[in-house]
Amino acid sequence: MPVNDFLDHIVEETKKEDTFLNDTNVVNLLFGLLLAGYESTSHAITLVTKFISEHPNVLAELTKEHEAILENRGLSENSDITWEEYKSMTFTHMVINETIRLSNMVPGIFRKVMKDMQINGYTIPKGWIIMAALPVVHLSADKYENPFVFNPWRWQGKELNAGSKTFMGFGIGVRLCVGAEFSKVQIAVYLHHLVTKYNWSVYKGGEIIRRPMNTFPNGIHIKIEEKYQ
Ligand code: HEM
Repeated sequence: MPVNDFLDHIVEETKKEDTFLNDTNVVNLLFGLLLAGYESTSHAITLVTKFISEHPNVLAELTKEHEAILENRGLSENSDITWEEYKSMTFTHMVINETIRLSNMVPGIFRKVMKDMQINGYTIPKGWIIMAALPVVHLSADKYENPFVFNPWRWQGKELNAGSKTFMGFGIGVRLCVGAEFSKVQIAVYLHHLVTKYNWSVYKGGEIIRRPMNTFPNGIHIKIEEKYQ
């Protein structure tokens, strides 16, 4: 049987002697592929589309940033985006962070308590698993002015690529999301093509339900046409 995709590789791997891939690990890997690897980025792309459709000033600023990239390229407009161009997309990264902050697509992260801890008069015993509820931080008026407003400019001059005590959308510390940069590249490339090549508008859907991840019960429907036909 030819080995083509991820599942084929896993099946082949399970047949080997002394493989680490027992049934539990296979299920975990497939769960990771579908949820962490696919659902996350596709949800982020849907969310960012919704937010920028509702904020024409953000869309205008994004379009400015990406059209400047095309103008400065000096190559064919159709050549691929370079790593340097990707890294220069400061406003785009601000939009991505703001999307992750406001949507709280990952509502919590888990940690094991390594030693007894005292917090606000409570003892959290060693060995317990705790969940840090990220919206409590990301939507706190103490940490973010008008926290429920989608405002990418709030990220101006701030760290955009690492977790911090006030932003844990991709986690924090040694367990920081391994796919963070990968998903940001995908979102940035999507936005680049969306704003430079197409006129588009949302005409249906966009409502969000949390259970506990964000879902779009009615999808989000956009009308789209090429800008320069
Ligand atoms: C917008 C997209 C994404 C968001 C918001 C996101 C968010 C997160 C968060 C909050 C964590 C927990 C980190 C922690 O406990 O400190 C995490 C972990 C993880 N993510 Fe993502 N993620 C995204 C995309 C991806 C993608 C595309 C992949 C794979 C290609 C991925 C793979 C993982 C893995 C394997 C972990 C576990 C890391 C570990 O425990 O060491 N994620 N992610």
